[in-house]
Amino acid sequence: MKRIGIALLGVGNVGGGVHDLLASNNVMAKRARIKIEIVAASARNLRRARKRLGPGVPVHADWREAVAADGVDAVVELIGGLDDALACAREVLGAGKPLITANKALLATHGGELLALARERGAGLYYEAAVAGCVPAIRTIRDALAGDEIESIVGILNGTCNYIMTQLAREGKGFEEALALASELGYAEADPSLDVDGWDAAHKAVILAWLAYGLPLAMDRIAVEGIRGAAVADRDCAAEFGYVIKLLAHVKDHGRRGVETQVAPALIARSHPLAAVNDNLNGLLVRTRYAGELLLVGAGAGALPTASAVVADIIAAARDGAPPALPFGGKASARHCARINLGSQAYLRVRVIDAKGVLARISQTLSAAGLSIEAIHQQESHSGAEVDIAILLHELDWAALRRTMARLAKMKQVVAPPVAMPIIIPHIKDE
Ligand SMILES: NC(=O)C1=CN([C@@H]2O[C@H](COP(=O)(O)OP(=O)(O)OC[C@H]3O[C@@H](n4cnc5c(N)ncnc54)[C@H](O)[C@@H]3O)[C@@H](O)[C@H]2O)C=CC1
Ligand SMILES: N[C@@H](CC=O)C(=O)O
Repeated sequence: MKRIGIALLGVGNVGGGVHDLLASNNVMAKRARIKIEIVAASARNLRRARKRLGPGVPVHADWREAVAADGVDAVVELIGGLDDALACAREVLGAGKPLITANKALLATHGGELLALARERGAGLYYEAAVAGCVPAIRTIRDALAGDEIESIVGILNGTCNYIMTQLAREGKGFEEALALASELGYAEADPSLDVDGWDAAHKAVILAWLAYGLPLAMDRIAVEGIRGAAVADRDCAAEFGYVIKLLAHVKDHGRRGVETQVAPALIARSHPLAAVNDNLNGLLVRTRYAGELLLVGAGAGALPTASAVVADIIAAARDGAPPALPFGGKASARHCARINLGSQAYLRVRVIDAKGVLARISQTLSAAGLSIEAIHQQESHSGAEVDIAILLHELDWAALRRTMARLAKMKQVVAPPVAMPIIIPHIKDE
């Protein structure tokens, strides 16, 4: 049986999960005829880590000591963040050793440099757990679809946001309460604003764009919006039209115009399988030229699901000897493009004081801007009360919609800034 000794850096949610998974009867590793041993670890809270790992594993306060310990064949970085994680990745890959990481912030920010270093030193860089937890998103895009062309990827890529939105919709919980629960369950980042402001999903989206199109990892080229503004009113109005709202990452090839990558709350038809991806699950809908559509779903956050992907990477590192690479070096023409039209249709909600003629005025303003209405829903109310008017718009120009929203906001009956969201997966209409 082959043996691989690892240094486990970080004994938090995922690091602790990796230990627990290895300590359990790890059938797959046995089947692969690989014995995985944690020979050293590093943690901030030494007492807690020693208790978790037991007396057999030396735990160091300084990650460098764990990396340099005898018998370390590969390093598993689960400390998160950028500073120490980057220094550690440089040191490990620079020494030609395999690095296994779940750190999407690190890859999205410094992945290009690290991959180049890994190639130069012949070291393996493994990062399956960095996108969508246990879902094999990386292997699918990089390996399984290497012979195809990816047209677009639509993904629910953040377990914390998906959990919060599910709690809000299904259990009627408040935002802060749901976020606290997500942290307790080990889903949220150490800094949960990365989750709720959309940055974690954005890190994952740029990694997918990197794999699918060979694009440079450039966080500043993508539009990012989180779920703090997700209002109960939108959930209810969207439901009236048969839609659900999810935080979606969207990577779309626009041919010569480039690749559009963005993260924003958006509507998807309730009849679509992605609409049923709730709680801490993640889901990716990958559209390809030859294979058609693939749907990948599984736990996107949580200690053991993520540990499952990390351990698979450790097994790959023990087996490979050769580093996994990107499917190709990148198209010479591959480039990011500016926001085009996230979703061809849009949802618009305008909160107004109910009065005769308001609806007609809103319709006229939209139509004067060339925005055509597919459906309108207005809550029951009485004159003088505040009420939401929700509108589905046909294929549109987003710049025109934004200008129109500014115009609507100035109407005296409009009591709050109008809200718009793209419709990423519309209903399939009968011909
Ligand atoms: N929690 C999840 O469901 C998932 C997390 N990830 C990623 O996995 C990584 C770890 O995440 P979690 O385990 O949730 O975080 P965590 O905060 O629970 O654990 C990180 C641990 O590393 C320790 N640490 C921080 N800096 C250190 C240093 N310099 N030396 C030694 N120990 C240090 C912290 O004290 C903490 O115990 C992050 O990059 C995260 O983005 C990826 C997929 C899912
Ligand atoms: N905080 C992340 C953890 C997994 O990547 C999430 O909620 O998705």
